[in-house]
Amino acid sequence: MEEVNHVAVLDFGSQYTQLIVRRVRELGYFAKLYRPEDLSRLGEPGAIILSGGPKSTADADAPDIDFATLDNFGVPVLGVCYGMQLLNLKFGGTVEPSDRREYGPAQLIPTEKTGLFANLSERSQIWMSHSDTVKNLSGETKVLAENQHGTPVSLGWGDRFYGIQFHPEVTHSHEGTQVLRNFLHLAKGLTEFRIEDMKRDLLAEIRERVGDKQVVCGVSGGVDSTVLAVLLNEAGINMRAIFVDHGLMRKDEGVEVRKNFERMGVPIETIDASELFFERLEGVAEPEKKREIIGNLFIDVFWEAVGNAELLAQGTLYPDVIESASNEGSKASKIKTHHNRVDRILELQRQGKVLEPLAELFKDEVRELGISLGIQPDIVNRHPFPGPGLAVRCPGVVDRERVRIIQDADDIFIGKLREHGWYDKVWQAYACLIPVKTVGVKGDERSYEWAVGLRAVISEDAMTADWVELPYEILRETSHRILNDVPGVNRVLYDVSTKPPASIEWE
Ligand SMILES: Nc1ncnc2c1ncn2[C@@H]1O[C@H](COP(=O)(O)OP(=O)(O)OP(=O)(O)O)[C@@H](O)[C@H]1O
Ligand SMILES: O=c1[nH]c(=O)c2[nH+]cn([C@@H]3O[C@H](COP(=O)(O)O)[C@@H](O)[C@H]3O)c2[nH]1
Ligand SMILES: NC(=O)CC[C@H](N)C(=O)O
Ligand SMILES: [Mg+2]
Repeated sequence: MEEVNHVAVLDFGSQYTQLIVRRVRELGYFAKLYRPEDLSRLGEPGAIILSGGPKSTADADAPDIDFATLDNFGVPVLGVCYGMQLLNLKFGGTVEPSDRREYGPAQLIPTEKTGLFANLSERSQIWMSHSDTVKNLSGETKVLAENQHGTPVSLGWGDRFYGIQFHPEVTHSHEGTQVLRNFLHLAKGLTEFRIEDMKRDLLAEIRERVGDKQVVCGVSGGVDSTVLAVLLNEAGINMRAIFVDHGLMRKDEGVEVRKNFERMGVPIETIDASELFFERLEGVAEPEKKREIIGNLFIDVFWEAVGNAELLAQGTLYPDVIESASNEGSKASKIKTHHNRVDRILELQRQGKVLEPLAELFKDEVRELGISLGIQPDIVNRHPFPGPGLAVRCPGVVDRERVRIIQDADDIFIGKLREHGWYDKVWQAYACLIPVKTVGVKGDERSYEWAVGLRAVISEDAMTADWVELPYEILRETSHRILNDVPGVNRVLYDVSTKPPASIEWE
């Protein structure tokens, strides 16, 4: 489908490119990502944004752009970081590579508070992530803003080309969204973004990609795979939705998942594979190894159930992709291999056998899509739960007894959050096992038992997170119940770590 009056974002490889797309959508306009070499396939964009990227413009293999084609679109163009450096070269300026890096906060001081910088403060914080700088500027270049050292951080050429050295798309650039809004106002008649349109496009893409192939869809009862299964169901393709009970789910979760799918009228098959998972995980303590075993076993179980299906559908979202550094040629660092990114899946992906329609979206967008598909809010607003389940909430080796402790403690904690009206105020909460035994006294007798950790965080997109200042009352009641009702535990701790440097899960 040829796009018209959309915002075309050209991806030069930045960590944040997808965030630009997301911010544009948040501002109410339709945005789409393209590779710079696909410049001729942009359709009729209403505005173009050139993203940042890890390369230096001077590198032999630096990505380039055909300026004549770019100019011919006749629409406003915004270069971000690498994008601005590239534009400066195109307008006859120079870019100087440097070993000096500038990461983190700086001050934005607009020269004039009009155009790109309309409605901005005299000074505001912006976020930097670069080492090269624009050096010589050609005669037609206007400096639109400087930082606190008088270095240009925004340039303009004529009335259509703009550059900014900082990243407006990250929340640490405090007025970044306003800069993007201003830029988009320079464009005329941009196509509005509506979740309904996204739904329509996703359905069309799914039907075209799948045809009459057999699809096996992994469903966990979580937000992402539920939205995916409902979407695939609506697309009317040949699908079998399979829920694998690996024994690492929360208390009574299997029953709840089946009930939810019944409510939605989407048939699912449950496979109880817990024996197999516990057997293969026996004695394994290393987190990446655990994830690899679990991710690969999922595939074994799917394949065993349906024979060699032609396509595997997963509810992978963008943070899974970027944290696992799993995109081909990714320069991102690997934090952890999410279970849906183990080697076996990457291999299937290379063979064109993986269907991940949600892989460019963030959680809150998937939730909105879910609502527009008619999924009940209590399902769409469930806290995320990792595919490897309680295995990553039990540092070190995992066995049935440890899982039982986490299930019971988690059930109490989540129950208390619901009782006090806090479940929907936190983004994700859970109990984990801290595999350390400490001494206590129970009924006048010495106890030597495990500790349980409680974690509750708020986050927008799982990329960063803060711990929640829960009322003491909830912590007190939860701890009391766990210490009394969960055998094998004599200590409860509350996790007060932000991400970064901690991650949301313990492994
Ligand atoms: N127990 C499971 N059985 C079958 N497939 C699973 C299971 N757990 C995870 N998956 C697959 O892996 C994908 C990624 O898991 P992930 O936990 O990120 O998403 P989710 O469970 O759908 O949503 P949420 O993030 O809300 O938990 C799922 O969308 C699903 O396709
Ligand atoms: O499907 C998943 N497979 C995984 O292997 C995995 N690891 C973490 N998570 C979830 O991702 C979000 C970010 O988690 P971390 O801060 O722990 O990386 C949080 O919401 C985590 O629950 C996973 N989800
Ligand atoms: N974030 C970026 O786009 C960085 C651009 C270029 N790699 C630099 O270091 O300056
Ligand atoms: Mg999940």
